[in-house]
Amino acid sequence: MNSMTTTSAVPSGLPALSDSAAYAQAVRDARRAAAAYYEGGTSALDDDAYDRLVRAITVYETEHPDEVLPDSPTDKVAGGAVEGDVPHTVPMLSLDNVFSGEEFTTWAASLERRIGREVTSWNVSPKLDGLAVAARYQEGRLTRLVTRGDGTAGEDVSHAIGTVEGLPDLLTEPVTLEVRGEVLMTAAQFEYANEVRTEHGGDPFANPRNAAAGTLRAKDRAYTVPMTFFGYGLLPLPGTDATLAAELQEAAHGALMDRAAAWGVNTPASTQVPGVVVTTVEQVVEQVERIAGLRAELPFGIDGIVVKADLAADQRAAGSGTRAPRWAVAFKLPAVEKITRLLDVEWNVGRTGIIAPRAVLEPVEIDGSTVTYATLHNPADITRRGLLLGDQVMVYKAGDIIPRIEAPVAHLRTGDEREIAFPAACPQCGSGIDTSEQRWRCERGRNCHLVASIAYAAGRDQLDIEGLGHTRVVQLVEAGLVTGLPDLFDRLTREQLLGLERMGETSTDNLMAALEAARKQPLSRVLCALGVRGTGRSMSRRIARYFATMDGIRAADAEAMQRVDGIGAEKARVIVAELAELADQIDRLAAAGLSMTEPGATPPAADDDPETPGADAGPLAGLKVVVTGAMTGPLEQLSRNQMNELIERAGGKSSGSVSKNTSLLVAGEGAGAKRAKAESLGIRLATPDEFAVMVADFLG
Ligand SMILES: NC(=O)c1ccc[n+]([C@@H]2O[C@H](COP(=O)([O-])OP(=O)(O)OC[C@H]3O[C@@H](n4cnc5c(N)ncnc54)[C@H](O)[C@@H]3O)[C@@H](O)[C@H]2O)c1
Ligand SMILES: [Zn+2]
Repeated sequence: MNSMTTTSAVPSGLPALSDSAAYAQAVRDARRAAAAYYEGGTSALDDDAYDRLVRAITVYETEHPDEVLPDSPTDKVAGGAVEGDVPHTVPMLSLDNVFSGEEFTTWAASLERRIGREVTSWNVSPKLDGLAVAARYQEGRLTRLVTRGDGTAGEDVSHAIGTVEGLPDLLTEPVTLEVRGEVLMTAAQFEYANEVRTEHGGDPFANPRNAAAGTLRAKDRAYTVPMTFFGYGLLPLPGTDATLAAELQEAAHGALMDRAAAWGVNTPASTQVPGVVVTTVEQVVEQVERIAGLRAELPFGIDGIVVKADLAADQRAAGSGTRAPRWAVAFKLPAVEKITRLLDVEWNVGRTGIIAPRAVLEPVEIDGSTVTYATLHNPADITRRGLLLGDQVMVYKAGDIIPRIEAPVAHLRTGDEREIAFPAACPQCGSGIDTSEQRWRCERGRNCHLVASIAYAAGRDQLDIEGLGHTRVVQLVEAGLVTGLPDLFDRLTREQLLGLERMGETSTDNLMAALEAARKQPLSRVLCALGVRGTGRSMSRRIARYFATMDGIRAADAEAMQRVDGIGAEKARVIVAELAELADQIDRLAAAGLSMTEPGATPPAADDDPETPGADAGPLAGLKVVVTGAMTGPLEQLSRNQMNELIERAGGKSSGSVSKNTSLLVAGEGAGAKRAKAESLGIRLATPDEFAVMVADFLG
């Protein structure tokens, strides 16, 4: 993540433009891309490729100043590719870029030289990845919405009033002024938009930015999809009263943002990455790194961090160029979206027999790592997106998330693309495929991938059967000794084990002892070992704690299942169906003496409501706890899963990520981003030792 401040965001591999013909072609390409980009179509270029092209154009123009074409994108807002007919009172400009701490320092020094004094107040805020709009308020009422356009005039998009969250129809005071800011789609809004759009027969949008641009400009759609607004500027309009106008022109940027929020306008202050004011260049760089570190977990896209001279006097002294102000700069982050080629689709059979497609890509570098595969959720997903082999596709990847294909860039097709073949039989075992659900599944279900499901059941976080690793499971399955999980407990004999290769007396006795120990594992782990689709470790724990007994779980219908935190209607249906499918196995496991109760949990009362689950007493009752860093002292030996089990035994809820709902962060050595985030949210922290004291009664 820190490499961000060195060079990773600098577009690499500049294509040098050899002559004026190549230069003219580059200008045409850039204009076409920018027109598509700003008008909500899909550009042929990803941002990296576009930025490289513009840099090459800039280099050529510096070397051949007499050849600069009038429609060159280099000195224009929006690359000169869009127009509008509603004039702006003050131009809406773009921003210059820096790519590293050093570049920023140089930029800051040149700003200070220009204004002849040191800048002592810097405003640092996220660079929201949407599109700029000006929202005009007359006496507190939103009357007009205008895009940035070419910077001098924009397009009227007032039809979108009422569909943009964070941009109220009515401010809390009857003021006349213009609010400027970014309209974007959050990840959830983007998903919803594409769902609705494909339902209405449209192509999916390539990405959230593209979706926001397309949606904002579209008139008379049969459906509305919400977007979100974040304000980053306030200025007077012709009707603004003199006192307010003077205030808007004199106030520091940070103070204006506070006013905007007080009037009811959404600003970054409502997010994990509020704008902050700092005094030195070093502090700016620190803030940039803090925001960059939170990027992958933000519910909306950012493509950089904007740094502004906070004081109005500094801004006035610096002035603006034709394309960008001189008092603000964008600190660009590495692109998280790249266009690359879809080479192949693989079909992998998972533990539960789900046959999932996976895209094989021409390797592409995104956000610091090489991406070769991307998820495709299911066959319907491929059909819906109209993907073809050989397509250029937009791939998204940030932080640790699994890369995904957003959409094909359909107009880059050459005609050589081919249909994606769907499997006719299970690629693992050759059985038929159940295609009745969106996610296809081998007809043999979890028995298709017996080795994987048994090895999973024996794993450390499930039944924790020492000595039953992958190789041994293969051996047992191949010898025909195990055809399902229960065989381990009610069929497999000491003699059979001794008859296997590389199984002496000692390893056999050890394995028998480990199987015996597994019988005492709590219900939550037995449930997890069954590999019920839609449940993993934490969901299994929640179900087991909620119902307390296997009988309770099996008696639950889909409605009862939904009372467990985190289970929606669809998941509940799948879990109930899975449990019915597993009935024989569960009966056999119970008969073989595996534990079918969850220690410390009490069954829910007959008319239990979801807010008051029966068992939640204990020192952590009502607390949401997150663990990060290395555990020490009495907790040293505990895996993360065991820590989560401990938290839940003590009445708390465990979670993997810090949010404003987190009650406590257990921060061990080496705690990084989660600790920083908890501190910035004012969340209570505990060291592993302090935490061990809190839950002492539940240890061991
Ligand atoms: N893929 C393509 O074909 C293509 C084409 C054209 C442009 N682009 C991309 O667009 C970018 C340049 O576009 P641009 O000039 O529209 O924008 P910019 O990236 O230069 O930044 C200026 C914009 O940042 C926005 N912004 C977000 N948060 C802000 C904040 N807190 N304060 C102030 N402004 C804020 C505003 O909308 C402002 O207009 C480049 O990254 C380029 O790669 C891509
Ligand atoms: Zn199969």
